[in-house]
This record gives sequence, C-alpha cells and structure tokens, in this order.
Amino acid sequence: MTMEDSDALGWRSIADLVGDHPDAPVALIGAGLNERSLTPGRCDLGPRAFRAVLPRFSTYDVETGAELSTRIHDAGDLPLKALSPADAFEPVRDAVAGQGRRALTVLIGGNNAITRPGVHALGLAKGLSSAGLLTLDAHFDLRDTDQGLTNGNPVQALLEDGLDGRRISQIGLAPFANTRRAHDKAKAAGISVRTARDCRQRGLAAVATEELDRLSALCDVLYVDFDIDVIDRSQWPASPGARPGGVSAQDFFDAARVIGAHPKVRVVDLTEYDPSLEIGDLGSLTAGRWFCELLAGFETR
Ligand SMILES: N=CN[C@@H](CCC(=O)O)C(=O)O
Repeated sequence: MTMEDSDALGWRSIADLVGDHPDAPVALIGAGLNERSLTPGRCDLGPRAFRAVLPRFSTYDVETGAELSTRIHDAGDLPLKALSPADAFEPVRDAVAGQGRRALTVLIGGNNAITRPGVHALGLAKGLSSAGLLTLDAHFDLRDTDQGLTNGNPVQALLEDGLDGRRISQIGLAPFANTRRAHDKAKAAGISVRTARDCRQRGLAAVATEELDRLSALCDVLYVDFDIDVIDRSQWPASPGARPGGVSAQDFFDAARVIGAHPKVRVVDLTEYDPSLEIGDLGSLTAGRWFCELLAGFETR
C-alpha cells in the first residue's frame, strides 16, 4: 500500500493542499531558471522534483499537534528554459507580482538568479525602498555584474538597482567560499552579515529572527532567499555551491518555521537545488520538509 492509497488510515498529504485555489493565501510558482549558473547543472529540474515529493508529506506535525490546512494556489511552472537571467527578469517578476494579493508567495528555483526579479516584484507597488531582503546563503552573491547576470551576483545587481544595503541581511556566510572584496562590498553597503559559525552556534532560527526584527523596523515587506548551499554539503549534496561546515538541515527547517510565521515576509524562494546531483531522494525530501515548516510557521500568523 502506498501512502497515497492509505486514506483509510487518515493519511492526508501536503500535495492535497496544492491546486487551483484562486482565493488561497499562499501561492506556489516553479521558476526553473538554469542558465548562467557558475557551475553548470540542472537547477531547471528543481520544481519538478519538489512537486513530486509533496505526496510523501503528511499534513500532521506530531511535534506540535498542528494539522496543516492552508490552501496553496498552484500558479504552475514558468517557461524559463534556455532563458538568461536577463531575459527571465520580466517573466519572473511579473509572475510573482501577479500573486501580490497573497499573504505569501513561494518561488521554487531554479538558480539564485531568480532572487533579483522576485525582490523587484515585491517592490513594484511602492518601489524598492519598501522592500527588504534576507538571504540564507553560504555566499554574498556580490560578484561583479560587468560580465552579465549570473547566480553569483543577484545581490550585487539589486544594490545597483537601488536596493539600500541597510535593508539587506545575509546569514550563513561560509569561510573560504567568498572573497575579501565581496565582504568589503557588503560592509561598505551597510549589509548585515552573519557567518555560518555564528548561525551554527546561536541557531539559524535565532539569527534569522534577529535579522527579521532588524529589517522589519526599516521595511514594509520582506523577501527571503533560501539558497540551499547554506546547508552542510553532507545533508544536501544536490547543491553545486555547498561545502562541509554549513548549517544543519534541522536548523534550516527551524529557520523556515520562524520565517514563515513573520507577517512581513511576503515572498520566499528556494534556490540552487540541482536534482541531477541528487543522492537518492535526500534533496527532494529536504525541500519538501522545508515547505512543510514554512507552512507550519505561516499558519501561526
Ligand atoms: N548563489 C550561488 N553562488 C555561488 C555559486 C554557486 C555555483 O554555481 O557554483 C557563488 O557565488 O560562489
């Protein structure tokens, strides 16, 4: 008997909450942007792998007693095949902005270049000056843009677009995976930077909470980029940029719950998941659990 066949035992899956629900408070968009990754791969397969795993998650959280029931509008997958980050800008921005009435829009990447148009969608109504950005990422993503947009420079591009660095928090930065120049750029821009060690020692959720509080005082609405390479490579190997020494998957889940609960968080993305690097189903199961945690947090708003 598969889990999907086991209705008689009361199994209800997260996948049952996802569908054509025009009035749902949460929207899901697949954004499998794959071009101009610094490490070429198949991040375009992320949305499909993510959707496929959802039937394996129950709506019941045995640790809190919560039964998830939030309806999620499935806005489908964007046709981004072979598009550069520059050409994907408008389709991604407009798709996210089109869900603007939702309390929360979840963008499943795709490489990290989806973050820039996602933030722009959030700022469309009032301009970028209303928006803030929190990244959970091993990297600054502050590489120069003179060679064009890549998955290594969405934050740099946003600074150049006019996003005030003081409205950016970056947590989970990994040692020996970034340059001094990028760190200096972050400091000069006023970005709040928290290292992987800080996050491991204090807990990613605690650090995320502090940074959300800081950003909330400055911003009307917040965007959160969950780049999975913040996680220790042993726990999510299907990520080109992940290294040993990252945060734990459990920490990532705990952070997703507090972030999902925050009322100013309006758009989140999950980036850099490359299913072609998958070992078994480790990455897809981690992505699915992340989504459950996000929803569990959301239901406490
Ligand atoms: N967002 C990811 N940034 C990484 C690149 C990951 C890769 O494609 O290897 C970086 O800038 O180093």
